[in-house]
Amino acid sequence: MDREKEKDFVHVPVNNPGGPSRPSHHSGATLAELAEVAGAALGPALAAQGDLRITGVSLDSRTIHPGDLYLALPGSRSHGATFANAAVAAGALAIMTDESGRSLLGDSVPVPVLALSDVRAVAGPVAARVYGTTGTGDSGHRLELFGLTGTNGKTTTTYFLNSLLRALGHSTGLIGTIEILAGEEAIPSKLTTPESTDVHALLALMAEKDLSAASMEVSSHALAFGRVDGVVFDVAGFTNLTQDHLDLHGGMEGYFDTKAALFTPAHARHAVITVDDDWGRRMAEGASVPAVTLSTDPLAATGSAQWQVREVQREGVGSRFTLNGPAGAVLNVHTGLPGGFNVSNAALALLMVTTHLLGTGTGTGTGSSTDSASGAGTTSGPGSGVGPGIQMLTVLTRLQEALDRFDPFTVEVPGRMQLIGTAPVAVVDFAHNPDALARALDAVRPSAPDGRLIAVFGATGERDASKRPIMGAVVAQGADVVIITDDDPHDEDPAAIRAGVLAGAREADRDGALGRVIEECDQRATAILRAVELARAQDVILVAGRGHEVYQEVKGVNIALDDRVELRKALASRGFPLTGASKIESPTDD
Ligand SMILES: CC(=O)N[C@H]1[C@@H](OP(=O)(O)OP(=O)(O)OC[C@H]2O[C@@H](n3ccc(=O)[nH]c3=O)[C@H](O)[C@@H]2O)O[C@H](CO)[C@@H](O)[C@@H]1O[C@H](C)C(=O)N[C@@H](C)C(=O)N[C@H](CCC(=O)O)C(=O)O
Ligand SMILES: Nc1ncnc2c1ncn2[C@@H]1O[C@H](COP(=O)(O)OP(=O)(O)OP(=O)(O)O)[C@@H](O)[C@H]1O
Repeated sequence: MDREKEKDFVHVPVNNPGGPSRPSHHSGATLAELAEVAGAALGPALAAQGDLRITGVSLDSRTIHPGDLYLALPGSRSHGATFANAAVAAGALAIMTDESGRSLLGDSVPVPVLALSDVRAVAGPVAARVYGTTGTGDSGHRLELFGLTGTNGKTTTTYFLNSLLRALGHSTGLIGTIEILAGEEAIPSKLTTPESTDVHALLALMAEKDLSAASMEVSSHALAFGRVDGVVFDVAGFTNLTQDHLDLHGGMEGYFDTKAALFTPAHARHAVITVDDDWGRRMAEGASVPAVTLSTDPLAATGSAQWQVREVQREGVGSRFTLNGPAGAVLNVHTGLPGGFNVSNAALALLMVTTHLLGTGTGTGTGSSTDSASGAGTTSGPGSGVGPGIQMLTVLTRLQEALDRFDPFTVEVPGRMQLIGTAPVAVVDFAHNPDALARALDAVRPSAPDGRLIAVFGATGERDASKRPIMGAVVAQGADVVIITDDDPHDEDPAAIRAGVLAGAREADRDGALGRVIEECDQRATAILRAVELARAQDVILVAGRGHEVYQEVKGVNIALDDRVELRKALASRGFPLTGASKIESPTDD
């Protein structure tokens, strides 16, 4: 790196802690009430403290607020009890922990300590009680809740849901990988699904802000670690299941079983399940809540799905299609985002809202559900007082109007197929594994006969090294110009990572078999500039792998780097046309 460039870099510690926002007006609960929720006895020694009023809860000492309960959990690196004094210093009024935590604490803390067998198992219900999020909050206000799970597409589909709900007049919240939105307030996100203590605080904050609906990503980690305990979604959606996180789940069956927990009465009133493959079909068959099925692949055998995507046509970089349902129901849908997978994501978001509107009869009501809810061929909602066909028609008309008027699926999802330039088409995407790269390349293939596809990407350090040559080969097969650069090297030597990727690309293009231009460039910003230098108006540039990320992690230091900002700067420097930058979070200096 040259010295001139180095001074622009911002150095901040990795894993900078900080908790999400809390509601400011809620009554909390007494220690006795929380002990009851947790199934713990206060005992004679603590009986006098039963009236202690607890106004918040956290399982991280670094996010404790005065008046909180601290949940001291065992972890992979340390036991939370180790941080009890820090929690008390920050204002914790009481601690719940397990027996080993109590042993670690001894008599060292000056606040009541309750010991349970499994603190994580009660964290969700305890937080729900503290923040009043069990069904109806303190204010009697209730959010309509949509939850998304699946290997790919969660983030995009929650943004689509958020956009459609706003088009229907809702004030909305969103919880996911990129950011947390509570109405107009944007809150940084550390996890795809926050810990249950934060989830309930956020839902209470959203209710306090009078929001009427929220969409949320539910990762498999979230289900495995009880992060959505005490949360029941009005509609839970399933995108797909492909290989991922097998280190946590032990295999695909374990991964599937974990995801399946979302489609039970503990977490959902209705389900909408994409059944494009066997995993989806199994998920729908096993769901123990009313489940609506969706087929999004018009070329596959779609006969049994209740709702089906048909007539997909490419329009510009996006697509137009119809969503066809029971009793001749049809919605005409458009998404301006590239790729067949965004047709799937848009169809799922739309069907989740359709299901909710049909299931509750009004779409603004109580979230009550029946087996006759949408899509199973029956079109009436409980207590709607109108005939089946009429209710379906009313809902479809309302939805079609919102689709036509607001085009809600043409929304910028930060770092997901995000269009930065138009000629050349220049896209930033989060694809960071072989499958996603292949799909992303396919999605942005140039339409001009002489258009070339220029790809900039790299592989992450300290992660599955075997996928590096595969990623190189996939990109060499799918792109005309391959520029291999760095992703997050972490503690690994970046040159060795690039060499792994390069070997796969060169092998795929051995003796020039594919006629590719293959280049290596160590600085990512320079690699992006190089792609733009090579591009002509009819070409497409895909910068893949980092999406919305604004820091590159090198040896424990986060270095400011945003692909969208770099691409934008590079395009501007060559006089190429840009799209608006409304959703680019990092400040641009152009
Ligand atoms: C591997 C994993 O899941 N780790 C989780 C685990 O951390 P740990 O067992 O390592 O905790 P630890 O450092 O030993 O600390 C033990 C306890 O002390 C607490 N503590 C620790 C330090 C301190 O100063 N004060 C304090 O109170 C911790 O909050 C913890 O409860 O317990 C923590 C809190 O209970 C979690 O936040 C943490 O998630 C980490 C941050 C994480 O990155 N998880 C990832 C893998 C994850 O959940 N990813 C999914 C999405 C995956 C995807 O789809 O790509 C997600 O939903 O984001
Ligand atoms: N329905 C889908 N099926 C397959 N791939 C998809 C789908 N939607 C998006 N993708 C691809 O996967 C990448 C990640 O998409 P998205 O962030 O929406 O999914 P996610 O489930 O939230 O993933 P992550 O948890 O890694 O953020 C996108 O950049 C795109 O390349």
